[in-house]
Amino acid sequence: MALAAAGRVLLQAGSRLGRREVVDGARRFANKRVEVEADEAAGIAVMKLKNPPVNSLSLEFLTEFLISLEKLENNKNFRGVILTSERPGVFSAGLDLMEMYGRNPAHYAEYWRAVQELWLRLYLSNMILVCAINGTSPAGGCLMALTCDHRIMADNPKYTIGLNESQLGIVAPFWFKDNFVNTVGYRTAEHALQLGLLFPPAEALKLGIVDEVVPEDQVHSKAQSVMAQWMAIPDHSRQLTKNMMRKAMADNLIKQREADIQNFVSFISRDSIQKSLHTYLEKLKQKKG
Ligand SMILES: CCCC/C=C/CC(=O)SCCNC(=O)CCNC(=O)[C@H](O)C(C)(C)COP(=O)(O)OP(=O)(O)OC[C@H]1O[C@@H](n2cnc3c(N)ncnc32)[C@H](O)[C@@H]1OP(=O)(O)O
Repeated sequence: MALAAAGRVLLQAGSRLGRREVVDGARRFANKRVEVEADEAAGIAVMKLKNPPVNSLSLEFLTEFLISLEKLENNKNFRGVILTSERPGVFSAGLDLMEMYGRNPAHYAEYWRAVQELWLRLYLSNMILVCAINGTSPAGGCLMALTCDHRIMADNPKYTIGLNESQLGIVAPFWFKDNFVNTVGYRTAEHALQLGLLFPPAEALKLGIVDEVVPEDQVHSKAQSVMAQWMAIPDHSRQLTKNMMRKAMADNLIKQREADIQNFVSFISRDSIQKSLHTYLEKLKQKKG
């Protein structure tokens, strides 16, 4: 219920967004920050994250992304989505630090609800989600990938993936941790989370963070062929199996959703945490100069 209600709010917020065109028989609809190439005949859509410069998950991005996803979910012809970045090099820089720094508690609460919604919608999606990770993917970017059914990463040692929150002086929430533990196992997760490790593709593959590593120019074609394999499985049995595997973990967040928002607001509002974020943002700036 809570999930549906929050989704409706987001849908209303974005009802004015979006433009459509038809290209090569595939429908393309785009808002500012998400581009969707939707091939209704094939039942597959490619969702490209397009929030320059680094695809950070800002509130506006989350709103637009959720609206696009809902459009696909509501059209029963779509069975699979390939998630990728419009900007090769960076899949997503994760949560938008500017949404968590120097704002007021009401903003933090609104932002966190949208982050929860993104995770719940992706994690519980009935569609097949294949992630084509064509760039670096820290923290929230990694979490987005972890919600997918299959992850393919470009073989470029410059790209990394993982949950690096502790390096920022913040803590990955329990549902980030649960999703990670269920993917890589307890010991690996404990080690990687405490140190805030980011892994290059070969190591990410060894640990099971991603399922395949392929040459950079083959990420998209590989995603298409993996999607074809998954689509050969009857939807009803695949969906029931997915739900059986995932429902308990999602329910755990749904049940504690309001408390999780309050925890986030009080944690992120602390002076010490704001200071850590400030230091990290300064480091990002210095790296450039
Ligand atoms: C209870 C609390 C739990 C909260 C959970 C949080 C989970 C998260 O997702 S926290 C976010 C973690 N993300 C990161 O640590 C990534 C930080 N960014 C980078 O490491 C790099 O930007 C990059 C490797 C992704 C890309 O490097 P590149 O050289 O291409 O670009 P930059 O010059 O570093 O950045 C360009 C521009 O973008 C700003 N920026 C980068 N990341 C973020 C971000 N996550 N949120 C907001 N803004 C970001 C960066 O500061 C630059 O801005 P300016 O051009 O204005 O200097």
